[in-house]
Amino acid sequence: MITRWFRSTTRHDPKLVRSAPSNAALPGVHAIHARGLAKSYPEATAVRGVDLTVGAGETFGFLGPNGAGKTTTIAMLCTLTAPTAGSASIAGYDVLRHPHQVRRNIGLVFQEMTLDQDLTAWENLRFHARLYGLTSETARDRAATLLDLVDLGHRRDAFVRTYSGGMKRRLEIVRGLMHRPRVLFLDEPTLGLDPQTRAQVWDHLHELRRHETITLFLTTHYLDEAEQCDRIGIIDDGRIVAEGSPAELKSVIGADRVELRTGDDDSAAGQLRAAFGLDADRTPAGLSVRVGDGAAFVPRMCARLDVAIESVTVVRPSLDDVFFHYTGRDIREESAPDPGLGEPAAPGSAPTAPRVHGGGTTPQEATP
Ligand SMILES: Nc1ncnc2c1ncn2[C@@H]1O[C@H](COP(=O)(O)OP(=O)(O)OP(=O)(O)O)[C@@H](O)[C@H]1O
Repeated sequence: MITRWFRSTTRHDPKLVRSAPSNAALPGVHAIHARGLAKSYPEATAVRGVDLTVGAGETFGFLGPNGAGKTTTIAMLCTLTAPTAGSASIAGYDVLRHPHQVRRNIGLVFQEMTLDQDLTAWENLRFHARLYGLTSETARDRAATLLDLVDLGHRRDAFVRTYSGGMKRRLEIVRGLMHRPRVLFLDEPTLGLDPQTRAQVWDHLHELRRHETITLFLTTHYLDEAEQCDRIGIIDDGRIVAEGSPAELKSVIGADRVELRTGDDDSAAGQLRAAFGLDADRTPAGLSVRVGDGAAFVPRMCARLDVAIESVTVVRPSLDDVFFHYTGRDIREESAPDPGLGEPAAPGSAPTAPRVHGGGTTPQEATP
């Protein structure tokens, strides 16, 4: 949680009250650049040397379980806490040597709600605009454009306390963009929202990206959210263990999983070994085998197996498989349930599609 830091660090900083930056990309300058970034506390090491380069206009996701070091990394990049080792720059400005320029170039959406609920949306935005030295006219125009983009234009003069959780999130994103930052940091932007509202927030983020030249850096432990990013860094125990586009990361797993339930799983497992050289894993639902192309394998398998096949499912590699591959753990088991944000998930609804791990971290060689 970085809310308190922000309040004490930026709200009364007179150097922030300057003209807002143009958010045109600086040629040859990375939006975010970090080398060996680390943060240690006397009682714990939160971040253990992060190397990171994010290009202008990219959406970069930091995926990791609770306590992995995501918030601490954002806090260092946003000048809210000083690194104990390494360096980082935003839009070419070093976070330690040029903190004021860094703050003028970033927007920040916190995990916690930081809107004033007893003000209207417009009053919240006007307050933020004043902090960043926007003229009244610029603030009014900017607020109108952004509120329309996230479908809140009609609620501009309503008190924030009357907003739903999803509307508050959208308003916080608008507020983070008011001063035209080059980089918008979002710490778990949809935490606690139900799946439908999360999808809406993402639709609006994509819409905003179409209109704004902006780099998005977000932390998440939702796999479907990470899928929406151009690139992902998987962080575990303070280290980036893998980095790439979702497709690149999943290609490391390299194999589909075919899950089947039969009338006689022992016999089916023996036949899979004899006919295809495949060792099937036992799962609560039946059997699971790794094959290169699951869709092509299924008809061949059905033709060869001499048992009643009750169900077959082909599961493509997921980012959860990738996380498991690199850490040996399941991100879902690592991440604690989220606190609600006003729109709790419907009873029984899962945040993302369910998955079952195979027997190990290394895909089996298949010779179908
Ligand atoms: N001020 C602090 N003092 C001591 N330890 C801290 C402090 N801030 C964070 N930590 C520890 O550093 C580790 C990383 O915390 P951090 O909040 O960055 O993780 P996170 O990935 O953002 O987790 P979450 O998703 O729960 O917010 C945790 O073990 C946390 O307890």
